[in-house]
Amino acid sequence: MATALIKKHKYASSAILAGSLVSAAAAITHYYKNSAARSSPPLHPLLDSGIKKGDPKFAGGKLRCHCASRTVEVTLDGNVAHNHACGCSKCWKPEGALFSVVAVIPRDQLRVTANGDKLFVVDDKAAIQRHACEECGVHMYGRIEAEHPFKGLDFVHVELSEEKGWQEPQFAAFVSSIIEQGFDAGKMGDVRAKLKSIGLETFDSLSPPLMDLIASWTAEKKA
Ligand SMILES: N[C@@H](CCC(=O)N[C@@H](CS)C(=O)NCC(=O)O)C(=O)O
Ligand SMILES: [Zn+2]
Ligand SMILES: [Zn+2]
Repeated sequence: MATALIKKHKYASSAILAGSLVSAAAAITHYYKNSAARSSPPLHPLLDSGIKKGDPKFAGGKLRCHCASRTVEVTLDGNVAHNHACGCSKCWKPEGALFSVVAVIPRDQLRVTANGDKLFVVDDKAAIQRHACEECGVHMYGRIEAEHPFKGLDFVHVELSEEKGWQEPQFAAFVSSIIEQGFDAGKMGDVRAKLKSIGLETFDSLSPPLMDLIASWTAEKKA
C-alpha cells in the first residue's frame, strides 16, 4: 500500500525516501569544489550568517512548500519550541545544506490549510511520520502516532515561513550523522567549530535535557 502510494508520486522515487541524503550529497559536493567553503561548511541558510533571535511573543504563522502552484500550506497557531539543527539523514534539509533546522509544536496547534491532498508519508515505518509534498519533496510536518515520549508534538521547519519571530535554533543534534551521508569525518572539526561559533552546542544525539526526558519516559514505562 505504502509502496503503491509512493510510486504514483512524481517526486517519490528512491530519492525522496532518502531525500535528505540527496541534499546532503549536494552540500558535500559544494564543500569540496569550493575551496573558500572548506573552513566554512554550508550548515544551513538560517545558520550560515549567524543566528537571528526569535520573538518570545510571536504567535505563529504559515509554512508553505516550494511549489509555485497548488502550494501546500500549514498553519501553526503558536511559536515553536526546541528548535535545533539536526544532522540526521531523515530530517528534510534545503538543497546544499548539511543540516536540517527542525522544531516542535503541539499537534493541536497545527492545521493543513491548503492542498493537503499533495502530502504523503515518506516512511511509514519511522517513529516520526514525515508528511512531504509529492511535487517538491519538502517535508511539511512530522507526526508521531506510536507510543513515544514526544507523541503529541509535531516536527516542523520554520524556514518554510515568511513570517519573522520563530524561536531561533538552540543546539545542534545528531552532528556525527552527517558522516553517514558521506561527509568526511576528518572535516568534522570545521563543522563543530562553526556550530560553536554561532552559539550552538553540538551533540551526537539530542540535547541532554531532551535525552533525560526520553530516559525518564522509558524508566516510567518499565516501572
Ligand atoms: N544516524 C541516524 C539517526 C537517525 C535518528 O535517530 N534521528 C532522530 C532525530 S530526527 C530521530 O528521532 N529519528 C526518529 C525518526 O526519524 O522517526 C541517521 O542519520 O539516519
Ligand atoms: Zn510542494
Ligand atoms: Zn533529524
